[in-house]
Amino acid sequence: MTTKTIYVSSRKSDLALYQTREVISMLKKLYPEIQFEIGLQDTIGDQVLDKHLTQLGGTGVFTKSLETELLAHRSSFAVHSLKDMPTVLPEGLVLGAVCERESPEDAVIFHPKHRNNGIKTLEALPKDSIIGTSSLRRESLLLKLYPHVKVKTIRGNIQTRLAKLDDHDDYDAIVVAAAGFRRGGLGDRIDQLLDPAVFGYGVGQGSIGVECRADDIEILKMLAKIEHEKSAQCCKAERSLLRTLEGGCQISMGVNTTLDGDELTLTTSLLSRDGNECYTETISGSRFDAESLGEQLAIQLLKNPKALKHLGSTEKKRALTYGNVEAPGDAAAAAAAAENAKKTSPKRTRNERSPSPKKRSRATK
Ligand SMILES: NCc1[nH]cc(CCC(=O)O)c1CC(=O)O
Repeated sequence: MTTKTIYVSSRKSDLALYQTREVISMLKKLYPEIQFEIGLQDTIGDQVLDKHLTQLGGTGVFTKSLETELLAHRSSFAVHSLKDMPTVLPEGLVLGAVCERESPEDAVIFHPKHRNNGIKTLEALPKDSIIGTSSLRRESLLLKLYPHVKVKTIRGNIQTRLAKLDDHDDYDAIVVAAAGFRRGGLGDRIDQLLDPAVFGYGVGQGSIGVECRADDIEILKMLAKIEHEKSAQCCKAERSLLRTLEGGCQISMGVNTTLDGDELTLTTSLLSRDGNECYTETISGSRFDAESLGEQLAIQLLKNPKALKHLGSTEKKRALTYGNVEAPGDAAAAAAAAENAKKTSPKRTRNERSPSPKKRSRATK
């Protein structure tokens, strides 16, 4: 009897491999007769480390080369950090499963000199301390909540970032995803967890996403069995919010999704890069309507000139579809214009709801 082998695509980092092995071990329990073979891929996000993530083109920098394998039928599924997956996937590919979410919040790791000095919180760091991060969201939130610190770009996988912190005097602390550190076997280095009610996390952060071909019924059936329903619903709401905004890693947005029984509450904050301005909006409803909740929240934001101010040019163009005006800084004038537009009931030249037909693919860093 020949054993069936399923080929799986993964990035090479310790975290990526850990996540890929997690997915495989869940499947092995259900399908002990199947062999799984991992094929490792480098991505642009792994190769180019001297640029800020926003300069890498932004879309699918950690996923594209794995998707090429899927589309060429060289592998059957690819395992990603859900946070790295664009909200619109390439034609022919789908999100086959979202696995159980572990600690979606961000974590702080202090330089050993501070840790040895008993520093346990960002508040306690001396003025002008330098915090390493490569996400716009973390940058804005740090500057808003901890105005005494400075932010400096740091890139690389978690081991690289930790080495950059420990071995030099360039950073006083780094802010990272708690899940990434824990899964990468570095959980004991976490010094502080940031409360997601204040420090919103990235869309999909802490969940593993498994991508496969849309027509691969056999794989889709297998993956459905390892999906974690509640985690998937929370992430669905967040991804639908980001998709409707057409936002990517170029906007500074944090989310916090909670469940109380079947009631899902999604909160999002949009910030200016310097953290001086922050706009927060919340929506609640049934977790079974997750997709629509995310979309409704996005529409609320797109209709609101105060929120719109913090969105990028693509999102602003999108806002026009919702009767909002382009608001280059002057919220009051924009609000007045929007009010006026409502009264005069503008003729719509574009379809109100459906996204523009151009191919969209936005990364969700
Ligand atoms: N873009 C990098 C990235 N993608 C996923 C994770 C961590 C794991 C996760 O968020 O699920 C990280 C590192 C980080 O944000 O610190």
